[in-house]
Amino acid sequence: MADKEDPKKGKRSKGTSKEVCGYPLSIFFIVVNEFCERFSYYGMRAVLVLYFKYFLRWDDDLATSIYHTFVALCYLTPILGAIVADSWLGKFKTIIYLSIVYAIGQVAMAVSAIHDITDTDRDGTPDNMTFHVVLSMVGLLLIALGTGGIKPCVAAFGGDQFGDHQEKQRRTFFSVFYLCINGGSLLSTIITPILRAQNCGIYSKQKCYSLAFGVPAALMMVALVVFILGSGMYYKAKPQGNIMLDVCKCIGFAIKNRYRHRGNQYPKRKHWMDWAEEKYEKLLIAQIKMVLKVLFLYIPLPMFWTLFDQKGSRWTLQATTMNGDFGLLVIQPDQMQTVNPILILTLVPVMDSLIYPLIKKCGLNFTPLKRMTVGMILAALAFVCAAVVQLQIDKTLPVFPSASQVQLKLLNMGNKTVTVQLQDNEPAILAPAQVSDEYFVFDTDQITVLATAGSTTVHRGISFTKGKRQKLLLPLDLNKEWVQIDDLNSKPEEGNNAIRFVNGKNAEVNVSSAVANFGIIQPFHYSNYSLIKNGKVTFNLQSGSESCEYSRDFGFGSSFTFLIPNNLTFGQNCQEEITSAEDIKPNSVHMALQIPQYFFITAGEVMFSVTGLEFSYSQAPSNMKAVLQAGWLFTVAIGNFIVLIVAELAKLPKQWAEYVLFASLLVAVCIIFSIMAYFYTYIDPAEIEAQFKKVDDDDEDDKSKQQKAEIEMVKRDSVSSSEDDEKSK
Ligand SMILES: CC(C)C[C@H](NC(=O)[C@@H](N)Cc1ccccc1)C(=O)O
Repeated sequence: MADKEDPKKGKRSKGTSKEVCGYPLSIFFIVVNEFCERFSYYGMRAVLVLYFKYFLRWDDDLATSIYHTFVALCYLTPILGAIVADSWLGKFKTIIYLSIVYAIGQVAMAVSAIHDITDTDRDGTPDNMTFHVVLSMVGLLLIALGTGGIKPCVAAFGGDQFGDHQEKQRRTFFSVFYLCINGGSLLSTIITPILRAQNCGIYSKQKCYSLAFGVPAALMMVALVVFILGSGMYYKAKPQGNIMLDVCKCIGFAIKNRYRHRGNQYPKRKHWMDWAEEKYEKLLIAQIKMVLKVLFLYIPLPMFWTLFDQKGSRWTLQATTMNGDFGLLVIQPDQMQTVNPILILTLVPVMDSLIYPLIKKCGLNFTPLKRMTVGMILAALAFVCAAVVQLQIDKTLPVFPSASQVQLKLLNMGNKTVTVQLQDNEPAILAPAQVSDEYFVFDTDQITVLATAGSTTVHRGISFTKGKRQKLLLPLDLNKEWVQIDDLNSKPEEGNNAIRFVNGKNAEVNVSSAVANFGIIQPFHYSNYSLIKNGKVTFNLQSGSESCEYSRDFGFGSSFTFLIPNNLTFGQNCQEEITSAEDIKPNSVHMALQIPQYFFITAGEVMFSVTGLEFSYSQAPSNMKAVLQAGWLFTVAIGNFIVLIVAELAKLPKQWAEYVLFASLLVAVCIIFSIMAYFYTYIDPAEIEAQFKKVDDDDEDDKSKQQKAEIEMVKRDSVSSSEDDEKSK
């Protein structure tokens, strides 16, 4: 049976009787639970911004803000979880109850993403968006409470399973624990974007966000079941009382007492916490001093997380404007986040077994605080890389018309060359079935057009819509109707290509393909846009009994108008005869260019986060390790709030400028941190605690000696008095 002594006494030689290779068997359940839970959390998080943008139809800024508010909440709730576990339910029950809350939240997210629920007119879009927004917000709140609440409990619960003689195994457990976090998140960030990209639905097929949230919900249930399965094997320490409350009370008393004794007549004390000596034990005061020293050092840290957590928001949105074709496989924008756990799984062992020992061999003292400083610099560098990539992307993005402008392209549907003069511009010459290469830009919506084809000249004043890109279709006979059509005013979403056909023939043409159907297009008319994924597509054109094929390779995020010319001869294929107008160029900046920024941010994470966790643990007094873990996670929460504040306040028109701003802020904070770190002296909490315990023991010894002496005296007195009595008798 497990050796279940009270942990307050600190004398537990073993966590459980069943051991495998020196490790308690119960650890297996905890590690698998963490793997599944992180799969659930990161899987859901990976598609969250895209769900906000494409399902709930929020703009980039709102999507980013709600994303970071959610992440911040996830790191605020650990304090709540730690209080509940320590003072009331204990870690085991807290993990069980909050995991149930967590799983309900994940199910709510999955249900909120089923578009069919409110799609009464069955057109593929939800009709009651409020239902989806409210349900997903409730889901996110439950998830934040669940994931954050159990976070400080699971790791500490794992640590509790080890006895005092298993120090080495406990350390290995924490490394395996971090690798499990990244193993679970790696798998989920690969899988959920694939699930999201599928089409599903009852009435209409739409992107399958419900499945992308449903699988994480299932994994959370698996995590809960696995955790319960290990129940009989765990060492379950009883709640130790709320140490956070004791700390707050002690600090409060010290402040009050200091204020009461503010006059000159009262001698100064070495530290303001010493003003609590009248009421609290010296050991507790010393422990609080250690914690406060570390918490003070934490002040600049949130800025690191501000940059770190933008991987899931801004960087994912950046990837949507890039080319994800890696030859053998095509990467979805949200799948780029997998680079982080892949690099973690390789960098942690490389750093631990190669880089750090090498630095040590060179005689350099690479202290934890120095590592964290370097981690910050690396994160800033990552954002400089992101800014450079953004500049490249911006160069390739189309310039859409401002609210007061009109952009116009000409398309000649006829079989004669047409000369067109728009306003005072140079005349444009369009061969038969030709489209003008670039858009003409006008600051007016009333445009005079003078068109000549052969002996026919037509002069018209045409009214266009401001703020839009449009096309003017010039017919075979210029005296007939000139068709105006709207082009796309933004890049097609999610890396799709927007395709449409214009029929310049005198007869109806039916255009179809395996991936999209354009239907029958009337003579001198046009089809609607269809969204097509990247890759090769073959279109089938049919007019009466004649047909031909036209194939085309598409990249990401382009828009094309294909013109079926008036004189098209339907042969086996009409490859050479179809005219294409590239209205929006495909994304040309490759997603691989994001790898350097991922490399720097992950190297930064290893130096900053892994070291920081270790530092927080090693510098915390024995009974406040959980307090400092919650404090550490609190810096992540603040970091996410800073993203909201800076992005809101700065409101920079250019994304690259925002990246540079964040990089500069981190460098500034890093300088402050390195100064603070310079003055920090490392401590060994156990040694300090031992000193206080020794003083107490000595005091105890003195007390017991005195008591013994008093007893002796009493004994002697009673002996002498009885002797006297005897004598008197
Ligand atoms: C650093 C976190 C506060 C702690 C840790 N996160 C990680 O280890 C990340 N590298 C995981 C990850 C995976 C995929 C995309 C982004 C981040 C944790 O979650 O406990």
